[in-house]
Order: sequence, then structure tokens, then C-alpha cells
Amino acid sequence: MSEQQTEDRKTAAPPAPPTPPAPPEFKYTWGQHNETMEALSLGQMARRVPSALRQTARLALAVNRTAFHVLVAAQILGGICTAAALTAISRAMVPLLTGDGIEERISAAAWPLVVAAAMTALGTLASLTSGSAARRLNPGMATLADLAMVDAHMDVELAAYDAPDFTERSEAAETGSARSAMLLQDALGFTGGLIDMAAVASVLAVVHPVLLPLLLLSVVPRGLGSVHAARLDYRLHNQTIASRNIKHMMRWHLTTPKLADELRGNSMRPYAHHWYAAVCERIDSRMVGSAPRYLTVHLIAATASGVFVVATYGALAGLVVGGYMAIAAAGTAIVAMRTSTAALSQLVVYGAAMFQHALYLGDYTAFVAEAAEKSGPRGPQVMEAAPEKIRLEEATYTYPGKDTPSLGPVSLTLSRGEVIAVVGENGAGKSTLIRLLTSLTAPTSGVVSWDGVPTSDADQRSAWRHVGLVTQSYGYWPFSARENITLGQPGPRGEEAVWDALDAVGMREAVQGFPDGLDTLLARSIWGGHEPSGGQWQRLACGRAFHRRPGLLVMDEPTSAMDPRGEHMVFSGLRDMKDDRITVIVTHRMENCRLADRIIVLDAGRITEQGGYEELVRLDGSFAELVRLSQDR
Ligand SMILES: Nc1ncnc2c1ncn2[C@@H]1O[C@H](COP(=O)(O)OP(=O)(O)OP(=O)(O)O)[C@@H](O)[C@H]1O
Repeated sequence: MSEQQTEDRKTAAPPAPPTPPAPPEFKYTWGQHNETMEALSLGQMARRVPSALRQTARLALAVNRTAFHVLVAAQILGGICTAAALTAISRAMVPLLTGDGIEERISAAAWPLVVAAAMTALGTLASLTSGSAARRLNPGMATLADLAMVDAHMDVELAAYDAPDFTERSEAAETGSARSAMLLQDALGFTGGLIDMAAVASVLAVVHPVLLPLLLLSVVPRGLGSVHAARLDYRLHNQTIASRNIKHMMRWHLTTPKLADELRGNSMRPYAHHWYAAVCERIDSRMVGSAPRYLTVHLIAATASGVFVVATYGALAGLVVGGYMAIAAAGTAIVAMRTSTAALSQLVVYGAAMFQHALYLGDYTAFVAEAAEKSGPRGPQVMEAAPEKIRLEEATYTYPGKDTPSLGPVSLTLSRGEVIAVVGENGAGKSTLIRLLTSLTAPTSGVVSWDGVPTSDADQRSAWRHVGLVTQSYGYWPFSARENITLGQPGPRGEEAVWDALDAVGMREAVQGFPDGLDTLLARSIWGGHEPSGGQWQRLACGRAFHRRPGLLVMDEPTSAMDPRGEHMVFSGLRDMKDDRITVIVTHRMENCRLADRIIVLDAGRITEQGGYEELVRLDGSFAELVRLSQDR
């Protein structure tokens, strides 16, 4: 290469990268729910507020009955104080406005004014008491709703997780759950406003009957405006929920230390930033785009409300001038109407908030209720003992939303003492088969039975007690090293069994070297934690499966991240333990199949071959081809 060429290569600017494509438009797929919301009338929606109040009361009662009762009593007392203060003021008005001398006027009005002041002070005390009770109830209510969400996710059948709209519905329900932290404060504001309005209305009705409808008319436009704005909010929430969901997921990918190396090593930053910023921008533009609509709604509502307020004061003046109302009564009406303005704005602001909560809580309660429906035992049978035989008879599994089965029909029998290797190309159905064998899912047709008991008729949790499972993507649980082995289920042999499991995967020295041995927290991001290496995490995952000493041991690519020593230890361990259990290994490393008594070859969801290693190689079918490919380097 000439000197000139070398110089050119040094100075030539790299070609500008092509503009990355925009991220696809994400859709919220729970269409039926959207349609229901779109079709809902304002009246129907307003009727949701009582249900939100009921739900608030139920949650609060479940957290602390006494605090809830104190809160309700204080609220009612507050309303009584407002009414009593207003009545006392109306009593004071007559001598103040129509009495003779100044001294007589003041002395006649003194007692009613003292009562009004005392009632106002008592009302303030009542409001402080209810506020303090709410503060005691709030954290517990938020936790209760949060726990219900977490439990719903942990309990629900896997088939529900597989449904295409599960994530979006879960996200919508999360919003409802998060709102339970604000629920009580807003319910308090709403009911406080409602009680004060009722108190004012009762006083006004006595002063003059026409004032009441006029007052109510001034409320209606603002109320309708706020409710309409809340519906716009909910629509906006629905339009952006899929994008927000993906955004959160991507945010985790971009900020977790687990993917930091991959992101940097592959120069992903520019595209990742472009992608994330584009989704943020899409969400923002929807929100900004909706601002003029909100302004219009609130402007119309405020104008109409103002007209009614002016009309109310006009009517009051007309009644006094026309001699239909005493000046003292008009004075009371003005005080009452000023009180009602505060109560009214409280009612409208918190009413709209409660209405919004009601919409989101609807998502939350629907999600939790549906999850509960899909969480119960599949049937009454209890799998008391580990299976001697697992039998699949023409079993198939079709994922929700799919037309064709991903597995089956498959017929197969597995017996205790056997080691079975399952092989097949990517997407052949190996993980799906594992889910059926372990009763993680029930077949969509055909039968999977444990010692004659169909898994679709049995309590799945009773079956899982006999299962030890190492999945392809196992958890890096932020527990101590000990709990990473026991998973909070210590065996009768206690710590000795934990060390045995660690020995079986060659982790004794490593754990002894951790800062606090078995008590070391395995999470580097938490102070005092320690992060094992990728292969060590996989050894721990195998260790916990061994520790369970399960009747059905299933390992999906259990040694993919391990060094040869670790892999050798795991497979030796499997061989030593095999007599007391059914062992199933999914592997892409054909050499590992030599340990199996029987190899099952899956292709496009069907069993195409089965037999011993040598037998299948001699058969010269797809297994033999996979072996040849694995050796051809
Ligand atoms: N949750 C799901 N929802 C819909 N389809 C799924 C789901 N999980 C798997 N599938 C589909 O089922 C088929 C079988 O998948 P499965 O994970 O059982 O294959 P596998 O043999 O374990 O693949 P691999 O070797 O890549 O792990 C694939 O076509 C896959 O796309």
C-alpha cells in the first residue's frame, strides 16, 4: 500500500450511518375494553364513583377498621359543624342587620357568633382527625393493592401469561393499583365536599327554596366538564399504554448492568437512544396534542358555571329588592354561598379524581378478579406422591391466540429411574413439552397423566411440590446464597443438605469465598452484595434443583454457561441420583445425550424418533444428522 493510500485511509470520514427506522407503532390490544369505554355515557361513568368509594372503604376496612371508623365519624362531624356554624350565623344575622343600637345588636348576636366560632373550630379539629386517620390508612391500602397485583401474577395459570394482551392489561391494572395510594385522600376530599354541600344546601333550603336549585345549577357545568376531561384522560392513557409499556421495558434494557457490556460492545447506544427518544416523543406528542381539547372543555364548563353564579346573585338581589326575602336571610345566603363555593370546588376537583380512579380501579379489579379465576386448582385431585409414570396420550398444546398447536399430538410414557434427553431444532416444542410434563400447563387436547391422574384434573400446586426445574432463563434471585439453594424451603437436613447441593455443582469453595459465606446476598447492586459469574449462577440454579431432590427433575440446557468441570459434575450428579426420579434433560449438545437411557427427537411439535444414542445414530435419521452437524467444525 502506497503512503498516499495509507494517508487517505487515515483521513477519509466514515460514511454517515443510514437513518435508523422509526420504532413500530405499538397498539393496546385489549380492544373489547376500549370499545366499552368509548361507548360509556357520562351518566354511566358518573355512577362509577360510588363503586370507587365502596372499594376505598373495603380496602381501608381491611387495613385498619378503627382508623376507618374514626375517619368516617370525623367526616360526619365536620359536616354537622358546617351546618351548625351556618345556622348560628343565620341566627346572628337577624339582630346584627335589623337590631336597634350597636350594643344591643352585638349582645344579641354574641352567643350565636360564639357558637359559630366553636363549631368552626370543632370542624377544623374533625378535619385534622380524618386527615390523620387517612395518613395511617394510606400506606397499608397501597401495600394491599400492590400485594394483590404481585400475588395475581404469581398465581395465575401460565396460559393467561401467554395471552397476547396480558402485559398491557397488567400495565393498565398497575395504574389502578398505584392509584390506591391516592384513593383515600381523594375520597376524603370528595366526601368532605359532598357533606359540606349537603350542609349548605339544607341551610339554604330553609332560607329560601329558590336558592338551592340555582346553586346546584352552578355546580353542574363544572362537574360535567371535569368528568369529560377525565374521560379524555382515560382515552389518552389507553392510546399511549402500549408505547409506555414498551418504553418501560426498553428502559430496563438500557439501564441494567446485565446488558451494559452487550450495549457498549455492539455500539448500540446511538440506535438505542434514537429508539427510546422516538417512543418518548410519540407519547409526549399525544399528550401535548390533547391539551387544546382539555382547554376547550374547561373553558366551556367555567363559562357556563360563571353564568349560573351571576344568575344566583342576581336572583338573590331580585328577591331582596322585590321584598320576597329579608335582608338578614340574604346575608346568610351570601355566607352560605361562599362556603358552598369552597365545598363545590372541593367536590368537583375530588369528584373528577375519584371518577378517574374509578376507571383505573375498574382495570385493576377486573385484572385481579380474572387472575383469581385462572389461579385456582385445575381439579380436586391432589398429587400426594411423586410420579412413578408420566403418560402423554395424544396430548397437544396450542398457545393462546395461535391457530395451530406448537406441540403434538404426542404420545409418550416416562418411568421412574429413566433419564430422557429431549432434542430438536429451535422452536421444535421442547420447552412446551416440559411445561406439559411438569404440569406447568395443562394440554389443550389429549391427556397428560401422573400415575393415571390427568394433570388437567389435579391441583397443579400439589404436582409442583414434586418438581425440580432448571429453565433456560433462570432467575438471578437477590436472596442470600443459602436461600438461592433452598428457595426459602429448607429440607429436614438443613444446612448440610445445602452444602451437599453446592458440592454437587462444585460451588463449595466459591461460596466459602463469598464475603459472608452462605449468608452473602447475591446482588451486586445492593450494598454488601456479591455478584457470582454467569456460570456460577447456572451452577446455583442446578444446585437448587438437586437440593429439592424432586421426583421429577427437569433441566433445560442446564450447562450452557458452564465450564467442562461444572458440566461434568452436573451430569455425574444426575446419573447418581437417577434411580429415585424421572429425569428429563433438554440439550443441544448431542454428546450429553449419551448419558440418557432414551432420546426423544422433536420436530415441528411431533416426536419423529426415539431410542438410545447408538440406535438413533444407526437409524441415520434427523438425530444422526444433528450429531454429524455438531461434530462438523
Ligand atoms: N408464549 C408463547 N406464545 C406463543 N407461542 C409460543 C410461546 N412460547 C413458544 N411459542 C411457540 O411455540 C413453538 C415451540 O416453542 P418452544 O419454546 O417449545 O421451542 P423449543 O424447542 O424449546 O425451542 P428452543 O430450542 O429455541 O428453546 C415455537 O414456534 C414458538 O414460537
